[in-house]
Amino acid sequence: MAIDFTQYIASYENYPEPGVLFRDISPLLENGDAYKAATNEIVKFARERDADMVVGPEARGFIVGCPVANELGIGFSPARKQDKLPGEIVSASYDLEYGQATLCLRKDAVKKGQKVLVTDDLLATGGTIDATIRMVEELGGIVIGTAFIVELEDLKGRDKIADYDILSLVKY
Ligand SMILES: O=P(O)(O)OC[C@H]1O[C@H](OP(=O)(O)OP(=O)(O)O)[C@H](O)[C@@H]1O
Ligand SMILES: Nc1ncnc2[nH]cnc12
Repeated sequence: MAIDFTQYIASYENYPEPGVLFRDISPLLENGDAYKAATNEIVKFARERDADMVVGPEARGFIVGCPVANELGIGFSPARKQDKLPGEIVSASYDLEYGQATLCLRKDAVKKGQKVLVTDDLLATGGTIDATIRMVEELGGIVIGTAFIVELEDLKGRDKIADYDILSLVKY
């Protein structure tokens, strides 16, 4: 029977600042069956699109992307926040629901023509995923889809990445 992932998402009003309703995936991660089921859904989505690489933004994009890449037997490259990655990098800046940030990706992370799945825990305004996609494409990767556990529909992140296939397991 399909799992209702909603029961594993915790909600906190006014966190981390007034006016934000924070959706926390921690309870899902803490439940082995739910985490595995969520991973399986994303693995299926990636398999159908023949992904051969996964990229996810720091920090929660790692939690979603790593088990998927591992299950598929393909690589995962972390898109890290500023000043965390040594060597040659590409970078992209973006606005958040709360704040502004820059992500970086190793120049060698993605090869030209590689089919990349981009993962994160949550799609809000879409700034984070859009910045990650821009870096993958700058390196010549082909983004075959994006996958999230949670999507906050009011924030319209989906519109920002309308050219890409999107999987989200829970919508608010
Ligand atoms: O769609 P957006 O408006 O860009 O928001 C979604 C992003 O915000 C959160 O990350 P955050 O920057 O808080 O970093 P963290 O994962 O390190 O907590 C979340 O994990 C997503 O990456
Ligand atoms: N409302 C929210 N809950 C959890 N993570 C977020 N990242 C951006 N907005 C968020």
